[in-house]
Amino acid sequence: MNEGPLSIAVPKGRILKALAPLFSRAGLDVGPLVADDRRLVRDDAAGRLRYVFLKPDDVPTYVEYGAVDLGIAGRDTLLEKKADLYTPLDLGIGRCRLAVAGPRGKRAPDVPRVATKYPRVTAEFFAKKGIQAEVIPVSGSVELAPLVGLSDLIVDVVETGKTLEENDLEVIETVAEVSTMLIANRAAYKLRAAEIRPLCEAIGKAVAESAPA
Ligand SMILES: Nc1ncnc2c1ncn2[C@@H]1O[C@H](COP(=O)(O)OP(=O)(O)OP(=O)(O)O)[C@@H](O)[C@H]1O
Ligand SMILES: O=P(O)(O)OC[C@H]1O[C@H](OP(=O)(O)OP(=O)(O)O)[C@H](O)[C@@H]1O
Repeated sequence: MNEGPLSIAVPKGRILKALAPLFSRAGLDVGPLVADDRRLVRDDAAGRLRYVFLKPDDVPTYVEYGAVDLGIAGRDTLLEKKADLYTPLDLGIGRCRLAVAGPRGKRAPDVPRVATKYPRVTAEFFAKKGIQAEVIPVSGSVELAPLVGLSDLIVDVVETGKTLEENDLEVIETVAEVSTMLIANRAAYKLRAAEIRPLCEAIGKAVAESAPA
């Protein structure tokens, strides 16, 4: 872990699109990040930074185990995975919230069935409220569950609210505010501090510059 380029796990998909301009403003070589090919491991031209491409949900696992030094993950994923990590920087991208939602104008039963990609967060949220919910794990298109009677409620990510709106659902309660975080393996954060600190500073500056006044 302490030799070769510093590695960073980046999620494929929507976050990558917002990440590349941010990293570019931080002075990083984003050529390998935006290259349209199928390689899962890509080094920058200087051989200092190694991008590793993963599914968003797997990023905390690779970083916690030290297979990769740093990573990019949503607060939602971090809450669900509960990995033992450092979270040195909020990148201010991928802003959305985790929310409980249900069919517009319809009251949920006292013991609701709740479909979600976030079973742990959901179970904890309802338990804290003293509600005995039945959590039903699903892996996508969560908004479908109440439409076809799989569940009474859902817990999912809401950004514009368009997906809920178009499926006759409404937000009932916010569970957590979400944005994308830079995460670090605990050992790497100490052992490679000389490389990680200046990188965090450069990215932190780019984040501050892009924050709304
Ligand atoms: N609508 C959204 N707006 C802003 N951020 C979002 C939104 N949906 C998800 N996110 C954030 O992006 C992260 C990755 O989203 P998601 O798991 O949906 O991946 P994806 O980009 O759709 O790729 P895939 O589902 O194909 O793996 C989430 O963990 C969350 O932090
Ligand atoms: O409030 P909105 O702006 O409509 O965004 C919220 C939607 O975005 C995500 O879905 P995504 O498109 O990633 O599909 P998925 O269900 O496969 O994750 C999320 O799961 C919601 O469905």
